[in-house]
Amino acid sequence: MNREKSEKLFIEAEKYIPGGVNSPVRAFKSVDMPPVFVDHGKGSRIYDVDGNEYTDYICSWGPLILGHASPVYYEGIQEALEKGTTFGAPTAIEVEIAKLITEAYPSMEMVRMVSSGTEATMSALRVARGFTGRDKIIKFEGCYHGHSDGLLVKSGSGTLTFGVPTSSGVTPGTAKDTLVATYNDIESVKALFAENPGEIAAVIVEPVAGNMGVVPPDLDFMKGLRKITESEGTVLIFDEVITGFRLAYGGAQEVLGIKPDMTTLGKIIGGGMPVGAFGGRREIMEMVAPLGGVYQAGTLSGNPIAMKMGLNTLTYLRDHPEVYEGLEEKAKRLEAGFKANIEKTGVKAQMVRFKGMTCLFFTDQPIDSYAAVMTSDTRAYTQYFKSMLEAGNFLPPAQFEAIFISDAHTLQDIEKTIEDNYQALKKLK
Ligand SMILES: Cc1ncc(COP(=O)(O)O)c(C=O)c1O
Ligand SMILES: N[C@H](C=O)CCC(=O)O
Repeated sequence: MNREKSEKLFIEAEKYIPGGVNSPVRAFKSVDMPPVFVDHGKGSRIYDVDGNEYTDYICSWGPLILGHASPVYYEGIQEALEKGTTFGAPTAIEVEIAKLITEAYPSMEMVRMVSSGTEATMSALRVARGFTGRDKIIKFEGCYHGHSDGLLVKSGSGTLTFGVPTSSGVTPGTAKDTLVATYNDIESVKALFAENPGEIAAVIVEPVAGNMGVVPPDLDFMKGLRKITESEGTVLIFDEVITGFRLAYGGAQEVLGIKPDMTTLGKIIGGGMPVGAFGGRREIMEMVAPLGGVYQAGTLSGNPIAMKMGLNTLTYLRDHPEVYEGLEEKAKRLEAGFKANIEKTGVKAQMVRFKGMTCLFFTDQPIDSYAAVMTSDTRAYTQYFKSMLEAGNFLPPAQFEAIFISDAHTLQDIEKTIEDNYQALKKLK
């Protein structure tokens, strides 16, 4: 494929923007090539500035559950724009979306809207600390919860890809309050509680890890987290920024049957606009200003245009449960096809799937932990990624990210990708 215009744009972008991108995962640095500059998208496809067409398996890193430019997102947007884009005062649609989210997530008795997943997790932790009067938190190695200081410790996503799991610029004073446990290992959590008695405000976890590739949770581990946090008076936070409204309408907590004290959401709830949310038990959320002493604010929080696009998306998902059946069916087909190809070609790889979330790892270690994920052959991923891109598949440009499928992907899209996967794996041999 000719990507001359993308290449030229990248050279120009690098002059003005660090690394030429506004979020590190967008740079194709880890796959050793300049990034593709996108012109537009429609349905399951994106089109780059050189006119190349790709089936998109990034879907903006999760938000676009209905695909690109779905008319569902835009319903009533023209009228909303004509009314005005922001007021810094409450609007009716904020009440509507709050009601809908609290109905979908019974654990969220109250919810506050913010503008990103990062804000949601950062704010949830502050509330948990205010509620418990404790300082320390536990997170899991390889889980990513956005880029607030205290959460950029042994983190996932781009921080793993670029080898900076603990970011520079995070002070030792901040990092010392972030204790790091091992995903799917309840003993590592118990040990931290034992070493820090009465000091842990919150445990924050991706209920299905999606930022070190996809690592499905062990149900006993998740139940163990619920049990220990309950007995220790610690706030259990499910970071459902990826999984919320994706695994099921009620997110991972519905699928796993576990009720956290607090939940963070993002991505899908904005219908493609910058939106996040945090919420939880009423007594915890009543700590938030102006009711309580935990300050949290935002000039553009609850922005009416973003709320409208989010509400359009969530209402559609509520009224069309078949979307989730379709996502799982396509993910299952992708899993079966990739697995057959791995067997046929003998490449050291494996396909992992949890509901509609999937990831192809270049390792034969069973994927149940961060340690297993880290045995992946990232050089093989790079070669694979390039072959897939040339064949018209837009995959995450890093091994440690999930593949996202949308309602707009067809089974034909999936079949073509399976055939391309076969050819790409064959070339690795
Ligand atoms: C689980 C999880 N939490 C939080 C975030 C942060 O969200 P945002 O990028 O919108 O700040 C992300 C993704 O970036 C995420 O995957
Ligand atoms: N893996 C990240 C979130 O889920 C990717 C988004 C980003 O950092 O730009």
